[in-house]
Amino acid sequence: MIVAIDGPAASGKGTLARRLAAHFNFAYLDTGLLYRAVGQAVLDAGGDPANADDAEAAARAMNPEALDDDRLRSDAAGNAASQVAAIEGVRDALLDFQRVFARLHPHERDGAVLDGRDIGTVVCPDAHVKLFVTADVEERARRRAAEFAARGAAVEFDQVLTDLKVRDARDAARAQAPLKPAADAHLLDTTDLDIEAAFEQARDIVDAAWSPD
Ligand SMILES: Nc1ncnc2c1ncn2[C@@H]1O[C@H](COP(=O)(O)OP(=O)(O)O)[C@@H](O)[C@H]1O
Ligand SMILES: Nc1ccn([C@@H]2O[C@H](COP(=O)(O)OP(=O)(O)O)[C@@H](O)[C@H]2O)c(=O)n1
Repeated sequence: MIVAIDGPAASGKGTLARRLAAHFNFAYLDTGLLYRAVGQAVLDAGGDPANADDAEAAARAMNPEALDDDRLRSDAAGNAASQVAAIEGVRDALLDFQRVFARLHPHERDGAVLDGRDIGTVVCPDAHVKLFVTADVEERARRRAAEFAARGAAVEFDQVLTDLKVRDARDAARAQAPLKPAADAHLLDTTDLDIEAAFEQARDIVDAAWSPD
């Protein structure tokens, strides 16, 4: 059983994915962390995330241990991620890792849930369930600003809002695996849903398609 969850920044993908993974005994992969790790590696090397050679070299060298870096949740890493994510060679270098995870999840799990931008369209087009999670951009900025504040990071709402709009536009406009709902995705607008209400709707969608491997 593979569940794909896509959507723009701070829509609630990861929160839903982790709750669904716990409820259905799925393995979970936050694919955004892969792109954040590549972007951060380029920055650490003094490179340019928009430079294909710098980004592809970092993607090929990416290893799972790099995903534990606390810096990856920063806005800077998110911005660098969305720049390297527009480069075809980066996406190609990360594709196998995501597909192997989806298909070869640990045998004691009943499936896998992956969240990102192109899981239902490119990485796992045959996923059993596809969710496209969104919310009004102001609500998403409020959530992301609250998230940063809870971590003690000083942020201005207006800056968070601007950063989200820039990243959303870049993710949706790029030629490679643009952010868009798969034709067979269930659309879940969480603007007016709290975490529990959003989870219940997502859980019911997965329940209706449940087929343990
Ligand atoms: N339905 C919701 N209502 C309010 N806050 C939410 C909701 N879903 C997630 N959040 C909060 O918003 C922030 C971003 O959620 P997250 O799941 O990380 O989004 P994404 O993975 O889409 O970037 C987190 O602090 C999370 O707790
Ligand atoms: N499957 C994915 C996941 C992330 N990404 C890129 O990586 C960036 C960071 O992804 P993320 O999921 O960590 O971002 P948030 O939604 O958590 O803010 C996104 O803005 C995309 O540009 C992607 O292109 N494809």
